[in-house]
Amino acid sequence: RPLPLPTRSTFFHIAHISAQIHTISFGLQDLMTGGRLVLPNFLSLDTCKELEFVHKSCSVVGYKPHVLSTTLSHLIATNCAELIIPFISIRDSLREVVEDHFGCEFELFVEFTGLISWTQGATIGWHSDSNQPYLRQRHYSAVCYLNNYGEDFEGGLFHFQQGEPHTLVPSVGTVVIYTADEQNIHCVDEVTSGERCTLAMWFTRDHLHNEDARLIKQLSEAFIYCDLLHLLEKGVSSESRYFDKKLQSSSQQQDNGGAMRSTHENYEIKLPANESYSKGINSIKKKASSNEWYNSFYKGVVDIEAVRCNADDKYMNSSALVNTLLPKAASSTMYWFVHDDQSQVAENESSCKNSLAELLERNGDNICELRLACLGFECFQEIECLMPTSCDPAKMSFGGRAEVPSSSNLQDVTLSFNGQIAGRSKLETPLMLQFKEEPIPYVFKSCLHALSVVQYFVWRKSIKLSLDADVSKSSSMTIFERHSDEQPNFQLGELVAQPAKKLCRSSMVLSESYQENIKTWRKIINSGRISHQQSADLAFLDKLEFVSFIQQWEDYIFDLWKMLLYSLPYWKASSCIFHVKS
Ligand SMILES: O=C(O)CCC(=O)C(=O)O
Ligand SMILES: [Fe+2]
Repeated sequence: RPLPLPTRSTFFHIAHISAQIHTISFGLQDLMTGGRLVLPNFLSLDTCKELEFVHKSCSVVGYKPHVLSTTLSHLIATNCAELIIPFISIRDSLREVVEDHFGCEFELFVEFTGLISWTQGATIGWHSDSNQPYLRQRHYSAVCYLNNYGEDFEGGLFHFQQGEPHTLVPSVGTVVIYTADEQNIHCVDEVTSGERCTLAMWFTRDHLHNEDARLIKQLSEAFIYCDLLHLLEKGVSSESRYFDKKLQSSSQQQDNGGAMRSTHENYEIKLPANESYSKGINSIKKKASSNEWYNSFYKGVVDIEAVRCNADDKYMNSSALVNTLLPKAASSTMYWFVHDDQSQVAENESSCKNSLAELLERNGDNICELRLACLGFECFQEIECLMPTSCDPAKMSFGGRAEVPSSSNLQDVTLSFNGQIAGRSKLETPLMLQFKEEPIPYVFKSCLHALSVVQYFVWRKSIKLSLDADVSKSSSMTIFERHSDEQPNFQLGELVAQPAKKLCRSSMVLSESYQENIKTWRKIINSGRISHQQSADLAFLDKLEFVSFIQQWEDYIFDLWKMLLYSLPYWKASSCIFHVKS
């Protein structure tokens, strides 16, 4: 899975082109005023789409109203550590550009990496990026634009207070780099519709604010039970059909035959456990060729996961892959997306008990469900799962029961209860999706799982359209074969013809005037030409084709996960996160 990794000479080339382009746009002779650098097409369209996929799958409510964010630390904390992989080459490249551009003889550290999106109403006045005591360590800023002004959102132009360029029109792939001090006071106009997505990074000379050190620590803790060699030693074997396909592709890739050594130019690493590690890799190769490795690897992880997870979780033991790699929810309040003119009031009130639930009923819903709804997907969950036992039943009210859709036994119930407790439950409860009144015959572990698959589908579909690539359709058969065993209904990760139990529509806030509300939300979080095209794509959604993307999503996540586990020892050894060539 090659990520674009421009060389130094490419950067100069890009800088040269960018100077030309911006001479046209701004009537400038020199782009470099005030140490600013604008690089159009720094990121490829596909890279931007991939980051957008990560953000739209995992974002939580940000640090201020109308803003959503996805930090690397959040990804690790929510069992999505593998999703930091798409960032790694970009971080390397950007750090290098910033070091080159500002002639840093010292090495810079990444202070922060995050995806940030601004929705309708978001704005920021004149400021410099180190203007608070707790931001003093920020020396350089880089903002990469992941989507387009005028297509994906309106408003949101970037201005420097003085000097040139005065105004930047965000366009997909462009990065702007500037010093974080008062030389570069800037602002962003209010976003008036749609969702403006960026990758924001800050760099520091202060090693105490090195984000890598914190992230590596967090990763090490997250993977404390996941030691590769330890798992290999366990050598658990099981039936292999599940991993046959992965195995073929991976045994081809793994033939790097030799010493474990980083090819990153700044780091010549000799791992402390170099010898035993390369022995381990050799044994991986051997085992891979006898179809054992992935099974043992997986079994190991799953066994440990099972111990770590609540033993009476009835959904735990169905599909190894699905259970191990699925997102886990952060605190439920981080998903409540409130949006109207009263959001400030909402913020103040949300500290009071119960008022949060009331506010949500008026103004918001969980961002995962909103995103699904805006793409035409509705969530259905078992009603018992939506009723937290710890919650006082007197505080819950159920009403507004509507007709049962004739094509299935999904039931339409309007739910209204304490947002906080129920919210968490909702985010961790298995669900089925319905698209245009058609139930999709698959049980997702949670809203976050469903959202990630749907966003993956949206991402890959748009690639397919733009490149006209032939995405294999055969995997829908594979997935049927894979789950052909006799399994009880409503098992996580299973394809089900008909759910055994009645499921309820779980959109609690939007049910009253569902379609009207969705229209408004679409304008807020998803508008413009691309999403129009996306809705058109989704309108042609064939549910079997969609199901085939579930397998592709698993393969994608699994590949990233392998890369993460492969890279982590290098990162630990060097205290630095960088792209490890395998
Ligand atoms: O998104 C942008 O264009 C800049 C955002 C910004 O100024 C900031 O987050 O400090
Ligand atoms: Fe800023």
